[in-house]
Amino acid sequence: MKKLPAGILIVDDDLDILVSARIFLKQHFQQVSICQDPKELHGIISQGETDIIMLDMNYRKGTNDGKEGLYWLKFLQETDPTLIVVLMTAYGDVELAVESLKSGATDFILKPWNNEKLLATLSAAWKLRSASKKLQKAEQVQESLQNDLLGPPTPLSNGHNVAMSEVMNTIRKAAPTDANFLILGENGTGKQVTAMEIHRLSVRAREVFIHVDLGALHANLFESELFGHAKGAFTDAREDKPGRFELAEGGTLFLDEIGNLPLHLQSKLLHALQNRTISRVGENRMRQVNIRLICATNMPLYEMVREGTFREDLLFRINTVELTLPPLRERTEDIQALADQFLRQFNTKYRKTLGLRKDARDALLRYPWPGNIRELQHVIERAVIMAEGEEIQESDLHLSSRKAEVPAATGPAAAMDLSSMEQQLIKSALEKHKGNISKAASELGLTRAALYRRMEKFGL
Ligand SMILES: Nc1ncnc2c1ncn2[C@@H]1O[C@H](COP(=O)(O)OP(=O)(O)OP(=O)(O)O)[C@@H](O)[C@H]1O
Repeated sequence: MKKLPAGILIVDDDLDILVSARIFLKQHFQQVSICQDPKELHGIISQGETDIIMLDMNYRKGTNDGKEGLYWLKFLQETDPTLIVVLMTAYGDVELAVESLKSGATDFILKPWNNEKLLATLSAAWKLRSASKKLQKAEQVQESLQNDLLGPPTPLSNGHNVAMSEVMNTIRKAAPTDANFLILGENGTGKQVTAMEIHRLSVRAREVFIHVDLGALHANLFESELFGHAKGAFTDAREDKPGRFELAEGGTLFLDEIGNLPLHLQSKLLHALQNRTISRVGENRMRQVNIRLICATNMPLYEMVREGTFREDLLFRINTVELTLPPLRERTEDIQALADQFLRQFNTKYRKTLGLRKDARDALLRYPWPGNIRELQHVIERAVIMAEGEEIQESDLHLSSRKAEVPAATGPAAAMDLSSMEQQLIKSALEKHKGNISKAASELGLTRAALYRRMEKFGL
């Protein structure tokens, strides 16, 4: 029979017991060690090879109250709470057994034992130990993936722009509470980065941050993606699947582009938020959920409420704290700092040491940035790649060609008809790149999903 890959340590003052237990257990477990004096426990377990400890309850001659065993059990729990401890005693004292189980022992075995029973007890203990090891590993992997996903924190504000300072102030106050956040702002203004910052500053920071882009999902998939589905609920539902609500359990759920949620799912979402329960598609059972909700959109939700395309009661559920991120053209005082930050980032990425010449800096301030921070980031990245001298100059930014595509006015007047400007920009970029979505999206400083959404919106 294959030996189980467990490290067993037997602790007893009786050498005969130690030796006979070791001979038997060696046939079934990869590593079996013995210890006659529990004072040596610390040294042995610090070697990290022990999974399960069989611990005697009494060590001094004439004592049978089990106090020593309970003392060492407590010591082991404090030293390494993941260790599995099976207590043993020659006396069938039920009260002591109950007390030791309450104190954290996994099981209890009476001496003299029956070998089959001992093997069954230790095999069960090993199953428990390996499950908890796997869980520990999965938690470590999750934490590291989460850190990779969130990346290093992005400083949202450098304190120059008043509107952004107010946003930061609100975040600092409300992020540690469990209040729902609604983040409004044009594309590329940093809504996702802001949501991550709220998560980082919350009590859920060590839990998951789950992002659902409702703008990039096909409308048919919304419900099962959010709430999960039962096997057989629809043709492709080959197995039970939890939705993002369940995956975000204990953490933060970020619903991006909430304005795209169809009305019938708005009521299901409202129900979930009011009752803190969800049901998977094709299932009647209600499941409890514990999430912090952050929503974001660039759509005019209040207007949509007036038009009847967004539920007012849902809006008031999700906007406990509302943030409006200013467009970049209204935070010109931050453009230099952001550009310098991106320059450092892309100089490092492309192993360059480029500077930014004054004419280029001035051009950055004059440009209206319809694609906001994301567009600035793309412009600097492309300039770093393409620039030939030691400094990036105005012509490396190619802003005039972008501007030429912007119809009519720039500056504040542009904001008055942002929608037609956006439509025109998208059309031109698509024509220029002969319908190549990736290239057009890159030029516009949008993600492919964001471009698709806009094309759908404008019927392009
Ligand atoms: N304060 C900031 N500092 C540095 N980079 C930023 C900042 N805010 C946003 N960015 C960068 O700008 C880009 C767009 O940000 P983000 O995705 O958060 O915007 P968004 O408003 O969610 O966009 P969309 O509406 O298109 O989804 C990202 O690459 C992000 O890293």
